[in-house]
Amino acid sequence: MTHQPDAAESAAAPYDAVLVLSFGGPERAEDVLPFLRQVTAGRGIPDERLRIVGQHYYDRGGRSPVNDLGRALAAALRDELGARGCPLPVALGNRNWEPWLVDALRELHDQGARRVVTVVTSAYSSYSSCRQYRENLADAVAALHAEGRDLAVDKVRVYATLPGFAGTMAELTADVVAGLPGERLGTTRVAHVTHSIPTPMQTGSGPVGDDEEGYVQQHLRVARLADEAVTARTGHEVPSALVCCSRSGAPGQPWLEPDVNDHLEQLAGEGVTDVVVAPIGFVSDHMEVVYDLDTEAAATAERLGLRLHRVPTVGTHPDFVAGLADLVLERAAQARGEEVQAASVAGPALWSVCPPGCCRGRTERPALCGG
Ligand SMILES: CC1=C(CCC(=O)O)c2cc3nc(cc4[nH]c(cc5[nH]c(cc1n2)c(C)c5CCC(=O)O)c(CCC(=O)O)c4C)C(CCC(=O)O)=C3C
Ligand SMILES: [Fe+2]
Repeated sequence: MTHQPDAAESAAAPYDAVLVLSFGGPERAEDVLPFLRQVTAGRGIPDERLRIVGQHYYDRGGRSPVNDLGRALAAALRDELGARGCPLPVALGNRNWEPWLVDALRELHDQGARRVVTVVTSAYSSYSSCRQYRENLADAVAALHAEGRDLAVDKVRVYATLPGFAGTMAELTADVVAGLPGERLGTTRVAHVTHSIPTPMQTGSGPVGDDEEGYVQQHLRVARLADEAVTARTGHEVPSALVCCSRSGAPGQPWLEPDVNDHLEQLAGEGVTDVVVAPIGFVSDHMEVVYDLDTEAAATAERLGLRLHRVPTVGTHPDFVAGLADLVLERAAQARGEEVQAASVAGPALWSVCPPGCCRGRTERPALCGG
Protein backbone atom coordinates (compact mmCIF):
# COMPACT_ATOMS: atom_id res chain seq x y z
CA MET A 1 0.00 0.00 0.00
CA THR A 2 2.99 2.31 0.37
CA HIS A 3 4.23 2.36 -3.20
CA GLN A 4 2.69 5.23 -5.16
CA PRO A 5 2.34 4.44 -8.83
CA ASP A 6 3.00 7.13 -11.35
CA ALA A 7 -0.58 7.51 -12.49
CA ALA A 8 0.43 8.98 -15.82
CA GLU A 9 2.28 5.77 -16.70
CA SER A 10 -0.39 3.41 -15.49
CA ALA A 11 -3.19 1.76 -17.42
CA ALA A 12 -5.25 2.82 -14.43
CA ALA A 13 -4.64 6.54 -15.02
CA PRO A 14 -6.27 8.92 -14.09
CA TYR A 15 -7.05 6.83 -11.02
CA ASP A 16 -4.50 6.53 -8.26
CA ALA A 17 -6.50 4.32 -5.88
CA VAL A 18 -9.38 1.85 -5.77
CA LEU A 19 -12.17 1.77 -3.19
CA VAL A 20 -14.08 -1.45 -2.52
CA LEU A 21 -17.39 -0.13 -1.17
CA SER A 22 -19.46 -2.57 0.84
CA PHE A 23 -22.37 -2.94 3.25
CA GLY A 24 -20.32 -3.69 6.37
CA GLY A 25 -21.12 -5.68 9.46
CA PRO A 26 -20.21 -5.94 13.16
CA GLU A 27 -17.15 -7.86 14.33
CA ARG A 28 -17.91 -7.98 18.09
CA ALA A 29 -21.07 -8.72 20.08
CA GLU A 30 -21.20 -5.19 21.54
CA ASP A 31 -21.32 -3.75 18.03
CA VAL A 32 -24.36 -5.73 16.85
CA LEU A 33 -27.06 -3.35 18.12
CA PRO A 34 -25.31 -0.13 17.07
CA PHE A 35 -24.79 -1.71 13.64
CA LEU A 36 -28.46 -2.66 13.32
CA ARG A 37 -29.53 0.85 14.38
CA GLN A 38 -27.20 2.31 11.77
CA VAL A 39 -28.59 0.06 9.00
CA THR A 40 -32.22 0.71 9.77
CA ALA A 41 -32.09 4.38 10.81
CA GLY A 42 -35.48 5.79 9.88
CA ARG A 43 -36.51 2.80 7.78
CA GLY A 44 -39.27 1.35 9.90
CA ILE A 45 -37.89 -2.17 10.30
CA PRO A 46 -39.91 -3.73 13.16
CA ASP A 47 -38.04 -4.37 16.43
CA GLU A 48 -39.14 -7.98 16.19
CA ARG A 49 -37.18 -8.39 12.97
CA LEU A 50 -34.15 -6.62 14.48
CA ARG A 51 -34.13 -9.00 17.47
CA ILE A 52 -34.18 -11.99 15.13
CA VAL A 53 -31.44 -10.64 12.88
CA GLY A 54 -29.40 -9.60 15.93
CA GLN A 55 -29.61 -13.17 17.18
CA HIS A 56 -28.13 -14.44 13.91
CA TYR A 57 -25.08 -12.29 14.65
CA TYR A 58 -24.91 -13.23 18.37
CA ASP A 59 -25.06 -16.92 17.38
CA ARG A 60 -21.75 -16.28 15.62
CA GLY A 61 -20.16 -14.42 18.51
CA GLY A 62 -21.29 -11.07 17.10
CA ARG A 63 -18.92 -11.35 14.16
CA SER A 64 -20.27 -10.92 10.65
CA PRO A 65 -18.13 -12.48 7.92
CA VAL A 66 -18.74 -9.55 5.58
CA ASN A 67 -15.79 -7.29 6.49
CA ASP A 68 -13.27 -10.13 6.27
CA LEU A 69 -14.72 -11.02 2.87
CA GLY A 70 -14.47 -7.40 1.75
CA ARG A 71 -10.86 -7.19 2.90
CA ALA A 72 -10.05 -10.43 1.08
CA LEU A 73 -11.62 -9.09 -2.12
CA ALA A 74 -9.70 -5.80 -1.79
CA ALA A 75 -6.42 -7.70 -1.31
CA ALA A 76 -7.11 -9.98 -4.28
CA LEU A 77 -7.97 -7.02 -6.49
CA ARG A 78 -4.81 -5.20 -5.39
CA ASP A 79 -2.72 -8.27 -6.26
CA GLU A 80 -4.42 -8.65 -9.64
CA LEU A 81 -3.93 -4.98 -10.54
CA GLY A 82 -0.34 -5.18 -9.31
CA ALA A 83 0.30 -8.20 -11.53
CA ARG A 84 -0.96 -6.10 -14.46
CA GLY A 85 1.54 -3.35 -13.71
CA CYS A 86 -0.91 -1.14 -11.80
CA PRO A 87 0.25 -1.17 -8.17
CA LEU A 88 -2.63 0.93 -6.80
CA PRO A 89 -3.72 0.96 -3.18
CA VAL A 90 -7.09 -0.79 -2.77
CA ALA A 91 -9.06 0.01 0.40
CA LEU A 92 -12.28 -1.37 1.88
CA GLY A 93 -14.86 1.19 3.00
CA ASN A 94 -18.33 0.41 4.38
CA ARG A 95 -21.73 2.07 4.45
CA ASN A 96 -22.79 0.74 7.84
CA TRP A 97 -19.74 -0.10 9.96
CA GLU A 98 -15.97 0.07 10.34
CA PRO A 99 -13.95 0.48 8.25
CA TRP A 100 -16.21 3.46 7.47
CA LEU A 101 -16.26 4.74 3.91
CA VAL A 102 -15.17 8.27 4.87
CA ASP A 103 -12.20 6.92 6.86
CA ALA A 104 -11.13 4.67 3.99
CA LEU A 105 -11.21 7.59 1.55
CA ARG A 106 -9.35 9.84 4.01
CA GLU A 107 -6.65 7.19 4.36
CA LEU A 108 -6.31 6.89 0.59
CA HIS A 109 -6.06 10.68 0.40
CA ASP A 110 -3.32 10.63 3.06
CA GLN A 111 -1.45 8.16 0.84
CA GLY A 112 -1.65 10.62 -2.02
CA ALA A 113 -4.80 9.56 -3.83
CA ARG A 114 -6.73 12.33 -5.59
CA ARG A 115 -8.93 10.37 -7.99
CA VAL A 116 -10.46 7.13 -6.79
CA VAL A 117 -12.43 4.51 -8.69
CA THR A 118 -15.06 2.58 -6.72
CA VAL A 119 -16.13 -1.04 -6.98
CA VAL A 120 -19.37 -1.69 -5.07
CA THR A 121 -19.87 -5.22 -3.72
CA SER A 122 -23.17 -5.55 -5.52
CA ALA A 123 -23.62 -6.29 -9.20
CA TYR A 124 -27.16 -4.94 -9.58
CA SER A 125 -29.16 -1.73 -9.84
CA SER A 126 -31.55 -0.69 -7.07
CA TYR A 127 -31.71 2.05 -4.46
CA SER A 128 -30.23 -0.28 -1.84
CA SER A 129 -27.55 -1.90 -4.01
CA CYS A 130 -26.47 1.06 -6.14
CA ARG A 131 -27.88 4.53 -5.52
CA GLN A 132 -27.61 4.45 -1.73
CA TYR A 133 -23.88 3.71 -2.13
CA ARG A 134 -23.63 6.69 -4.49
CA GLU A 135 -25.30 8.85 -1.83
CA ASN A 136 -22.83 7.53 0.74
CA LEU A 137 -20.00 8.54 -1.61
CA ALA A 138 -21.45 12.04 -1.97
CA ASP A 139 -21.65 12.42 1.83
CA ALA A 140 -18.11 11.12 2.35
CA VAL A 141 -16.54 13.29 -0.35
CA ALA A 142 -18.41 16.36 0.97
CA ALA A 143 -17.05 15.65 4.45
CA LEU A 144 -13.50 15.36 3.09
CA HIS A 145 -13.90 18.56 1.09
CA ALA A 146 -14.99 20.27 4.31
CA GLU A 147 -11.68 19.10 5.81
CA GLY A 148 -9.90 20.80 2.95
CA ARG A 149 -9.09 17.57 1.12
CA ASP A 150 -9.39 17.45 -2.63
CA LEU A 151 -10.67 14.10 -3.87
CA ALA A 152 -12.80 12.96 -6.81
CA VAL A 153 -14.58 9.62 -7.00
CA ASP A 154 -15.93 7.58 -9.91
CA LYS A 155 -17.50 4.12 -10.04
CA VAL A 156 -17.14 1.13 -12.38
CA ARG A 157 -20.18 0.09 -14.40
CA VAL A 158 -23.04 -1.95 -13.00
CA TYR A 159 -21.59 -5.42 -13.49
CA ALA A 160 -24.48 -7.90 -13.50
CA THR A 161 -23.56 -8.81 -17.10
CA LEU A 162 -19.78 -8.88 -16.61
CA PRO A 163 -18.39 -12.24 -17.82
CA GLY A 164 -16.27 -12.50 -14.65
CA PHE A 165 -19.44 -12.19 -12.56
CA ALA A 166 -22.37 -13.66 -14.51
CA GLY A 167 -20.25 -16.16 -16.44
CA THR A 168 -18.47 -17.31 -13.28
CA MET A 169 -21.76 -17.67 -11.40
CA ALA A 170 -23.16 -19.66 -14.34
CA GLU A 171 -20.19 -22.05 -14.40
CA LEU A 172 -20.26 -22.48 -10.61
CA THR A 173 -23.96 -23.37 -10.88
CA ALA A 174 -23.30 -25.83 -13.71
CA ASP A 175 -20.48 -27.41 -11.65
CA VAL A 176 -22.91 -28.21 -8.84
CA VAL A 177 -25.69 -29.57 -11.09
CA ALA A 178 -23.17 -31.65 -13.06
CA GLY A 179 -22.01 -33.20 -9.78
CA LEU A 180 -25.45 -34.67 -9.02
CA PRO A 181 -26.29 -38.29 -9.88
CA GLY A 182 -27.68 -38.33 -13.42
CA GLU A 183 -30.77 -40.30 -12.40
CA ARG A 184 -31.90 -37.47 -10.12
CA LEU A 185 -31.52 -34.65 -12.67
CA GLY A 186 -35.15 -35.08 -13.74
CA THR A 187 -36.29 -34.23 -10.20
CA THR A 188 -33.75 -31.46 -9.66
CA ARG A 189 -34.54 -27.73 -9.70
CA VAL A 190 -32.33 -24.64 -9.59
CA ALA A 191 -33.30 -21.78 -7.27
CA HIS A 192 -31.50 -18.56 -8.15
CA VAL A 193 -31.58 -16.50 -4.95
CA THR A 194 -31.26 -12.81 -4.30
CA HIS A 195 -32.02 -10.31 -1.54
CA SER A 196 -35.67 -9.32 -1.44
CA ILE A 197 -36.35 -5.59 -1.73
CA PRO A 198 -39.57 -3.59 -1.31
CA THR A 199 -41.69 -3.72 -4.48
CA PRO A 200 -41.53 0.10 -4.97
CA MET A 201 -37.71 -0.17 -4.82
CA GLN A 202 -37.88 -2.71 -7.67
CA THR A 203 -40.18 -0.46 -9.71
CA GLY A 204 -37.77 2.43 -9.26
CA SER A 205 -34.62 0.41 -9.97
CA GLY A 206 -32.49 1.21 -13.01
CA PRO A 207 -32.98 4.13 -15.40
CA VAL A 208 -36.31 5.97 -15.41
CA GLY A 209 -38.66 4.60 -18.05
CA ASP A 210 -36.54 1.51 -18.79
CA ASP A 211 -38.48 -1.56 -17.72
CA GLU A 212 -35.82 -3.88 -19.14
CA GLU A 213 -32.91 -2.98 -16.88
CA GLY A 214 -34.07 -2.97 -13.28
CA TYR A 215 -33.01 -5.16 -10.34
CA VAL A 216 -35.18 -8.17 -11.22
CA GLN A 217 -34.54 -7.94 -14.98
CA GLN A 218 -30.78 -7.94 -14.43
CA HIS A 219 -31.09 -10.98 -12.17
CA LEU A 220 -33.17 -12.77 -14.80
CA ARG A 221 -30.35 -12.27 -17.32
CA VAL A 222 -27.84 -13.87 -14.97
CA ALA A 223 -30.29 -16.67 -14.12
CA ARG A 224 -30.88 -17.43 -17.80
CA LEU A 225 -27.14 -17.56 -18.47
CA ALA A 226 -26.73 -20.03 -15.59
CA ASP A 227 -29.62 -22.14 -16.91
CA GLU A 228 -27.92 -22.28 -20.31
CA ALA A 229 -24.62 -23.30 -18.70
CA VAL A 230 -26.42 -26.10 -16.84
CA THR A 231 -28.02 -27.38 -20.05
CA ALA A 232 -24.74 -27.14 -21.96
CA ARG A 233 -22.93 -29.09 -19.25
CA THR A 234 -25.50 -31.78 -18.41
CA GLY A 235 -27.66 -32.06 -21.51
CA HIS A 236 -30.70 -31.50 -19.28
CA GLU A 237 -32.99 -28.50 -19.13
CA VAL A 238 -33.28 -28.16 -15.38
CA PRO A 239 -36.23 -25.90 -14.49
CA SER A 240 -35.32 -22.88 -12.40
CA ALA A 241 -36.87 -19.92 -10.61
CA LEU A 242 -35.68 -16.59 -9.25
CA VAL A 243 -36.52 -16.48 -5.53
CA CYS A 244 -35.70 -14.24 -2.58
CA CYS A 245 -34.29 -14.26 0.92
CA SER A 246 -33.76 -11.77 3.74
CA ARG A 247 -37.10 -9.98 3.50
CA SER A 248 -37.55 -7.44 6.26
CA GLY A 249 -39.86 -4.44 6.47
CA ALA A 250 -43.24 -4.22 8.16
CA PRO A 251 -45.68 -7.17 7.62
CA GLY A 252 -48.18 -5.95 4.96
CA GLN A 253 -45.51 -4.02 3.06
CA PRO A 254 -45.00 -5.60 -0.36
CA TRP A 255 -41.50 -7.03 -0.95
CA LEU A 256 -40.27 -9.23 -3.79
CA GLU A 257 -41.39 -12.88 -3.55
CA PRO A 258 -41.37 -15.84 -3.38
CA ASP A 259 -39.28 -16.42 -0.30
CA VAL A 260 -36.83 -19.29 -0.77
CA ASN A 261 -38.43 -21.27 2.09
CA ASP A 262 -41.92 -21.02 0.58
CA HIS A 263 -40.45 -22.01 -2.76
CA LEU A 264 -38.89 -25.14 -1.20
CA GLU A 265 -42.30 -26.06 0.27
CA GLN A 266 -43.84 -25.82 -3.16
CA LEU A 267 -41.10 -27.88 -4.83
CA ALA A 268 -41.38 -30.60 -2.16
CA GLY A 269 -45.07 -30.87 -3.02
CA GLU A 270 -44.16 -31.42 -6.68
CA GLY A 271 -41.95 -34.46 -6.14
CA VAL A 272 -38.63 -32.64 -6.46
CA THR A 273 -35.69 -34.41 -4.76
CA ASP A 274 -32.82 -31.92 -5.14
CA VAL A 275 -32.63 -28.14 -5.12
CA VAL A 276 -29.51 -26.34 -6.28
CA VAL A 277 -29.43 -22.97 -4.56
CA ALA A 278 -27.45 -20.38 -6.52
CA PRO A 279 -26.98 -17.09 -4.62
CA ILE A 280 -26.70 -14.95 -7.76
CA GLY A 281 -27.70 -11.81 -5.82
CA PHE A 282 -24.56 -11.84 -3.66
CA VAL A 283 -20.83 -11.68 -4.27
CA SER A 284 -19.67 -13.37 -1.05
CA ASP A 285 -20.72 -15.68 1.78
CA HIS A 286 -21.89 -13.01 4.20
CA MET A 287 -24.74 -13.41 6.70
CA GLU A 288 -27.55 -13.44 4.13
CA VAL A 289 -25.87 -16.53 2.68
CA VAL A 290 -24.53 -18.32 5.76
CA TYR A 291 -27.69 -17.69 7.78
CA ASP A 292 -30.62 -17.26 5.40
CA LEU A 293 -29.50 -19.99 3.00
CA ASP A 294 -27.03 -22.31 4.75
CA THR A 295 -28.88 -22.30 8.07
CA GLU A 296 -32.54 -21.40 7.58
CA ALA A 297 -33.25 -22.66 4.06
CA ALA A 298 -31.10 -25.73 4.75
CA ALA A 299 -33.29 -26.50 7.79
CA THR A 300 -36.45 -26.06 5.71
CA ALA A 301 -35.08 -28.43 3.07
CA GLU A 302 -34.14 -30.98 5.73
CA ARG A 303 -37.64 -30.86 7.23
CA LEU A 304 -39.15 -31.36 3.77
CA GLY A 305 -36.81 -34.21 2.87
CA LEU A 306 -35.22 -32.21 0.05
CA ARG A 307 -31.52 -32.33 -0.71
CA LEU A 308 -30.20 -28.77 -0.88
CA HIS A 309 -26.96 -28.05 -2.74
CA ARG A 310 -25.57 -24.55 -2.35
CA VAL A 311 -23.55 -23.02 -5.16
CA PRO A 312 -20.54 -20.98 -3.97
CA THR A 313 -20.64 -17.21 -4.35
CA VAL A 314 -18.00 -15.66 -6.64
CA GLY A 315 -16.03 -14.46 -3.57
CA THR A 316 -12.38 -14.14 -4.63
CA HIS A 317 -12.71 -16.54 -7.58
CA PRO A 318 -9.82 -15.62 -9.91
CA ASP A 319 -12.19 -15.02 -12.85
CA PHE A 320 -14.30 -12.63 -10.76
CA VAL A 321 -11.26 -10.74 -9.49
CA ALA A 322 -9.85 -10.56 -13.03
CA GLY A 323 -13.23 -9.26 -14.22
CA LEU A 324 -13.19 -6.52 -11.58
CA ALA A 325 -9.65 -5.56 -12.59
CA ASP A 326 -10.88 -5.35 -16.20
CA LEU A 327 -13.67 -3.06 -15.01
CA VAL A 328 -11.24 -0.74 -13.23
CA LEU A 329 -9.03 -0.46 -16.31
CA GLU A 330 -12.04 -0.08 -18.60
CA ARG A 331 -13.39 2.76 -16.43
CA ALA A 332 -9.94 4.37 -16.46
CA ALA A 333 -9.81 4.26 -20.27
CA GLN A 334 -13.30 5.77 -20.35
CA ALA A 335 -12.19 8.53 -17.98
CA ARG A 336 -9.28 9.23 -20.33
CA GLY A 337 -11.82 9.70 -23.10
CA GLU A 338 -10.93 6.51 -24.95
CA GLU A 339 -13.38 4.26 -26.76
CA VAL A 340 -13.83 1.09 -24.69
CA GLN A 341 -14.96 -2.43 -25.50
CA ALA A 342 -17.15 -3.37 -22.54
CA ALA A 343 -17.25 -7.16 -22.28
CA SER A 344 -20.75 -8.38 -21.50
CA VAL A 345 -22.76 -11.60 -21.42
CA ALA A 346 -26.50 -12.22 -21.29
CA GLY A 347 -27.31 -8.76 -22.53
CA PRO A 348 -25.73 -5.39 -23.20
CA ALA A 349 -23.08 -3.89 -20.94
CA LEU A 350 -24.64 -1.65 -18.30
CA TRP A 351 -23.69 1.95 -17.48
CA SER A 352 -20.86 3.37 -15.35
CA VAL A 353 -22.43 6.82 -15.05
CA CYS A 354 -25.97 6.39 -13.76
CA PRO A 355 -28.54 8.44 -15.70
CA PRO A 356 -30.52 11.07 -13.74
CA GLY A 357 -33.22 9.45 -11.60
CA CYS A 358 -31.58 6.00 -11.81
CA CYS A 359 -32.59 3.83 -8.83
CA ARG A 360 -34.86 6.42 -7.26
CA GLY A 361 -35.19 6.48 -3.50
CA ARG A 362 -37.91 7.93 -1.35
CA THR A 363 -36.26 11.34 -1.31
CA GLU A 364 -33.79 13.14 -3.54
CA ARG A 365 -30.36 13.21 -1.93
CA PRO A 366 -27.06 14.15 -3.53
CA ALA A 367 -25.34 11.19 -5.20
CA LEU A 368 -22.00 10.85 -7.00
CA CYS A 369 -21.24 8.94 -10.22
CA GLY A 370 -24.42 10.10 -11.97
CA GLY A 371 -25.04 12.10 -15.13
C1 LIG B 1 -30.35 -5.37 -2.07
C2 LIG B 1 -29.66 -5.64 -0.75
C3 LIG B 1 -28.43 -6.24 -0.56
C4 LIG B 1 -27.49 -6.77 -1.63
C5 LIG B 1 -26.61 -5.70 -2.18
C6 LIG B 1 -25.57 -5.17 -1.20
O1 LIG B 1 -24.75 -5.94 -0.72
O2 LIG B 1 -25.61 -3.98 -0.90
C7 LIG B 1 -28.18 -6.27 0.84
C8 LIG B 1 -27.01 -6.77 1.42
C9 LIG B 1 -26.76 -6.90 2.78
N1 LIG B 1 -27.63 -6.65 3.81
C10 LIG B 1 -26.98 -6.90 4.99
C11 LIG B 1 -27.54 -6.75 6.26
C12 LIG B 1 -28.77 -6.16 6.53
N2 LIG B 1 -29.66 -5.63 5.61
C13 LIG B 1 -30.76 -5.12 6.27
C14 LIG B 1 -31.86 -4.49 5.68
C15 LIG B 1 -32.10 -4.33 4.31
N3 LIG B 1 -31.34 -4.81 3.27
C16 LIG B 1 -31.89 -4.41 2.06
C17 LIG B 1 -31.41 -4.71 0.79
C18 LIG B 1 -30.17 -5.32 0.55
N4 LIG B 1 -29.25 -5.72 1.49
C19 LIG B 1 -33.07 -3.67 2.38
C20 LIG B 1 -33.97 -3.01 1.37
C21 LIG B 1 -33.20 -3.60 3.76
C22 LIG B 1 -34.26 -2.89 4.57
C23 LIG B 1 -33.71 -1.71 5.27
C24 LIG B 1 -33.07 -0.73 4.31
O3 LIG B 1 -33.81 -0.18 3.47
O4 LIG B 1 -31.86 -0.54 4.40
C25 LIG B 1 -30.55 -5.28 7.69
C26 LIG B 1 -31.49 -4.82 8.79
C27 LIG B 1 -32.22 -5.96 9.38
C28 LIG B 1 -33.10 -6.63 8.35
O5 LIG B 1 -34.03 -5.97 7.92
O6 LIG B 1 -32.79 -7.76 7.97
C29 LIG B 1 -29.33 -5.94 7.83
C30 LIG B 1 -28.67 -6.37 9.13
C31 LIG B 1 -25.63 -7.29 4.72
C32 LIG B 1 -24.54 -7.62 5.77
C33 LIG B 1 -24.45 -9.09 5.97
C34 LIG B 1 -23.43 -9.47 6.98
O7 LIG B 1 -23.34 -8.85 8.05
O8 LIG B 1 -22.67 -10.41 6.70
C35 LIG B 1 -25.49 -7.30 3.35
C36 LIG B 1 -24.26 -7.64 2.54
FE1 LIG C 1 -29.69 -6.14 3.49
